[in-house]
Amino acid sequence: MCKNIIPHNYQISIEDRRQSNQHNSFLLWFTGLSGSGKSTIANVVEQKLHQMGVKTFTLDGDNIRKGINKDLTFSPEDRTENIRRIAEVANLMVNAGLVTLAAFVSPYKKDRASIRSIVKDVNFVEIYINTSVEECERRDVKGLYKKARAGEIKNMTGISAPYEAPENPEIEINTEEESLDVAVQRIIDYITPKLKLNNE
Ligand SMILES: Nc1ncnc2c1ncn2[C@@H]1O[C@H](COP(=O)(O)OS(=O)(=O)O)[C@@H](OP(=O)(O)O)[C@H]1O
Ligand SMILES: Nc1ncnc2c1ncn2[C@@H]1O[C@H](COP(=O)(O)OP(=O)(O)O)[C@@H](O)[C@H]1O
Repeated sequence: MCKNIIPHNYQISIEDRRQSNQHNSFLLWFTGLSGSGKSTIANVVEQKLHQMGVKTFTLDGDNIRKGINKDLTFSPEDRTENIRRIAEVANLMVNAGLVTLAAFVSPYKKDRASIRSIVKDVNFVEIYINTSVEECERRDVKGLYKKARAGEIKNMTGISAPYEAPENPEIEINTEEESLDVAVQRIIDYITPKLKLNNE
């Protein structure tokens, strides 16, 4: 399909963009069950980075599943396609020099491995928000677990669809043991050295 597509060589490189921003660019990928705390934590991390003068952008369900991916369902195939498209968009953002945050359930190991290869290992920080399904169900932020138990949602992750936990994430947060502030600080501490340009 891509046979006759020959990429154009642009003169401004990712390194040029990083230099003008005065920081590195990479992807912070938050994965975990619905209600685990992905959006809450990503939001505060982004605010902190913004205050530090870092150029950021967050991809989440609101700007993706209601927009570019509004044709996709929660079937296994569509979840894979959802994550593939998001990874490609995130890669463009990293190439544009942004610290990109993405908060998606992303339940399949193979899909998360593909993101890592699309954006490259060095640019990928997998953050596993490890909150038990019991706690997510207790929170039931959006009432989805109740609907799943009532059979109104067929393939709810953690209830009637699988979640394959990461084995070696760069960062793992357990929100039942760690406060929001502590979790955010741990992420900021991990990424601060990564923000430094290679020539500094
Ligand atoms: N069946 C089912 N399973 C899981 N989640 C569901 C489902 N149906 C709707 N929702 C809501 O959609 C959000 C998950 O979308 P994602 O794009 O992150 O999912 S996935 O990565 O493609 O699996 C998820 O958002 P978060 O709660 O922010 O995680 C849910 O609110
Ligand atoms: N330590 C914590 N970190 C993050 N969220 C927490 C924590 N403790 C409780 N919560 C609550 O859990 C819920 C997580 O919801 P949300 O961030 O929307 O999850 P997700 O984006 O994974 O679906 C919020 O209501 C949040 O206030």
